[in-house]
Amino acid sequence: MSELILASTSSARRALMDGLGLAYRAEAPGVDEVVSPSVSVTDAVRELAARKARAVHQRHPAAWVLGADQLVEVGGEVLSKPEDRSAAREQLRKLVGNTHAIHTGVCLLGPGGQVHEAVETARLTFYAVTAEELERYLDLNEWEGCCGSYRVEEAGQALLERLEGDRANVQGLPMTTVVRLLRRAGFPFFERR
Ligand SMILES: Nc1nc2c(ncn2[C@H]2C[C@H](O)[C@@H](COP(=O)(O)OP(=O)(O)OP(=O)(O)O)O2)c(=O)[nH]1
Repeated sequence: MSELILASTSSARRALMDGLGLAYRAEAPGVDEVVSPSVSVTDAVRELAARKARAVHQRHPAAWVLGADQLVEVGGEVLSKPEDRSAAREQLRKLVGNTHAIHTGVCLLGPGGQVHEAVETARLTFYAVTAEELERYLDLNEWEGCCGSYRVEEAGQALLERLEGDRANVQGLPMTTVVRLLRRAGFPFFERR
C-alpha cells in the first residue's frame, strides 16, 4: 500500500491516528482556511478538508493523503479556534447551558486520483456553569488550539451533559468515518510489523 500522510499540524489528530496503529506520517498542509461566508458550515469543512489534502497530495502524488477540518455551530454562529483567552471566554459563554454542533470534514485522496470524503456531525449539550467555574476552566488553557475552546477528552468533559455522535469526531477526527474511508481505499488493518 502506498504511504499514508495526515495533512495536519494537529496533535489531537495525530493522537487519534496513532491509536489506529496504521503506519503514517504527518505533514503541515500550509493552506489558508478562508472560505466564502455564503457557503454552509458543512460545505466549508468539506472544502477545507479537501484543500488541505490536495495541498499535500500535490507534493506527494504517489501517496494517500488524509485532510480534515472542523467548525462549531451554535445558534446560527460558526466558531473556529479562539485567538486568545477572551475569545475563548466568549466562545464558551455561547456553549454553556446550550446545545451546539461540531462538524468535521475528512478527505482521503489516493495515488490514482481516488477521492473518499465525508462530513460527520456530533451534537453536544453543556451544563450551565457559573462565570467563576468558567474562569477556572479557562485557567487550564485547554482552549488553546481547540475549535470551540474545550477538550472533550480532558477536563472539558466536566462541561459535557450530553453527547450525540462520535466522541473522536469532537476531538478532531471522526474515527468511525475515517476507518470506513480507509477500508474503502483498501487499507489492511492489524498487520504484523
Ligand atoms: N484535543 C482536542 N482537540 C480538539 C478538541 N476539539 C477541537 N480540537 C482541535 C482539533 C484541531 O486541532 C482543531 C480544529 O481546528 P482545525 O480543523 O482548523 O485544525 P487545525 O488548524 O488545528 O489543524 P490542521 O488544519 O489539521 O493542521 O481543534 C477536543 O475536544 N480535544
